[in-house]
Amino acid sequence: MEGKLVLVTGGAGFIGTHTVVQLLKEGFRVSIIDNFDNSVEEALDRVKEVVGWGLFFLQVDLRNKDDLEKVFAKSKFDGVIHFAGRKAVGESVEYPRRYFDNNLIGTINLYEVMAKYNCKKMVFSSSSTVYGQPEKIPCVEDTELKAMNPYGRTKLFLEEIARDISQAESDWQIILLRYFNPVAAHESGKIGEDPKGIPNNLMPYIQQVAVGRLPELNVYGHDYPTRDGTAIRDYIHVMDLADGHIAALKKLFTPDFKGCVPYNLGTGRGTSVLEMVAAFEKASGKKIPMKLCPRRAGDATAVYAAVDKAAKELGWKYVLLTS
Ligand SMILES: NC(=O)c1ccc[n+]([C@@H]2O[C@H](COP(=O)([O-])OP(=O)(O)OC[C@H]3O[C@@H](n4cnc5c(N)ncnc54)[C@H](O)[C@@H]3O)[C@@H](O)[C@H]2O)c1
Ligand SMILES: O=c1ccn([C@@H]2O[C@H](COP(=O)(O)OP(=O)(O)O[C@H]3O[C@H](CO)[C@@H](O)[C@H](O)[C@H]3O)[C@@H](O)[C@H]2O)c(=O)[nH]1
Repeated sequence: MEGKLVLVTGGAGFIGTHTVVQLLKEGFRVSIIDNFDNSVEEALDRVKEVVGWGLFFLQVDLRNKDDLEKVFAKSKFDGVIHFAGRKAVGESVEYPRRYFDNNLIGTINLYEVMAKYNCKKMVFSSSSTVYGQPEKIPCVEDTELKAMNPYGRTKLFLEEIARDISQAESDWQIILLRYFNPVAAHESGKIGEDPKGIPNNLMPYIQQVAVGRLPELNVYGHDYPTRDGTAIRDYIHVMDLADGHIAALKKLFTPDFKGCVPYNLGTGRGTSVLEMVAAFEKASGKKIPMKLCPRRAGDATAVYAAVDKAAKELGWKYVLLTS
C-alpha cells in the first residue's frame, strides 16, 4: 500500500482525523478536503503534531462541483474515503432539507467527478442507522434495511446509489462501512471529538458536563423496553474504527475485490445510556448530573453489531475496550 494516494473528504472531522493518522502511519499518502461545517482547521494542525509532518489540505465544499474538479485535476487519486456529511439524527428530523442537500448532493457530485477522473475505489461512511430499529439484534449485514429518520434515509439512499453504480459499471469497487457508535480519542490526547456548538452525541455531551461546560446530561428516554429503560448502542473506540478503514482500503486494492460490499464496524456488545454514564464516572472520578427526559425523535431502542463478516473478509476486529 506504500505510496498510494488517498483523498479523504471530511478529513478534519472526528473519525477523519483519527483515520488520517492511521493512514499516514501505514504509508499511504493523503489529501484532505473539508468545508469546516462541523470542524476547525486547528484539528488538522493537531494531526500534524501527532504524525510529525505536514498534510495536504484544501478547503472545499463537496456541493461545489467546480472546486471538487480542481482537486481531482491536480492529483491522481488511487481511492477516496468519504466521511464528509452531516450526522445528527435529531437535527435531521427538524431540518431534513439540510441533510438531503449536504449528504446527497455532495456525494452525487463526488461520484461524478471520480468517474470523470477514473478514480473508482471508494470507502463510504455508512452507519448502523440503515438498520432502523432492527427486528433481530445483533444486526447482520444482509438484514432488511430501513431508515427511521431523514439522516438515516440519506445513508440508505447513498448505499442504494453505490449499489446501483457498481452494478451498472463493473469497474467500481466500493466498500460501505456501517459504523456503530464511535467514541474516545487518540492516545496522544491531541485529537478527539470536538463538535461545533452543543453536542448531539452522547459521549461528547457527557464530556462537556464533566468539564462543567454544560450543567447536566439530558437522558433521552427512560421507558424503553431495555434492562434499565434507556436506549442501547454499540460503542466502538474511534482508533479501532480508523483501523477498519485501513483494512477496507487494503481490501479494495486486492485484485479479487469486486462490486459494492457492506461491513459492520462495531464490537457486538450493547451498552445503555445509564451504563455509559456509570462507566464514564468510574473512569474519570467525576459525577455526571442527569435529567430524565422524553425520548428523542427518530431514536431506535437497541442496536448492536454482528461483527463476523468484517473479521472474516477484512481481517479486522475491535481491540480497544470502550466501557
Ligand atoms: N460519529 C458517528 O457517530 C458516526 C456514526 C456512523 C456514521 N458516521 C458517519 O461518518 C462520517 C464522519 O463522521 P464524524 O463523526 O467524523 O463527523 P464530523 O462532523 O466530525 O466530520 C465530518 C466532516 O465533514 C465535513 N463536511 C460536512 N459537510 C461537508 C461538505 N459538504 N463538504 C466538505 N466537508 C464537509 C465537516 O466539516 C466535518 O469536518 C459522516 O458521514 C457520518 O455520517 C458517523
Ligand atoms: O445528550 C444526549 C445524547 C444522546 N443520548 C442518547 O444516547 C444514545 C446514543 O445517541 P447518540 O450518541 O446521539 O448516537 P445515535 O443517535 O445512535 O447516532 C450516532 O450513531 C449513529 C450510528 O449508530 C450515527 O449514524 C449517527 O451519525 C450518530 O449521531 C441515544 O439513545 C440518545 O437518545 C442522550 O440520552 N442524551
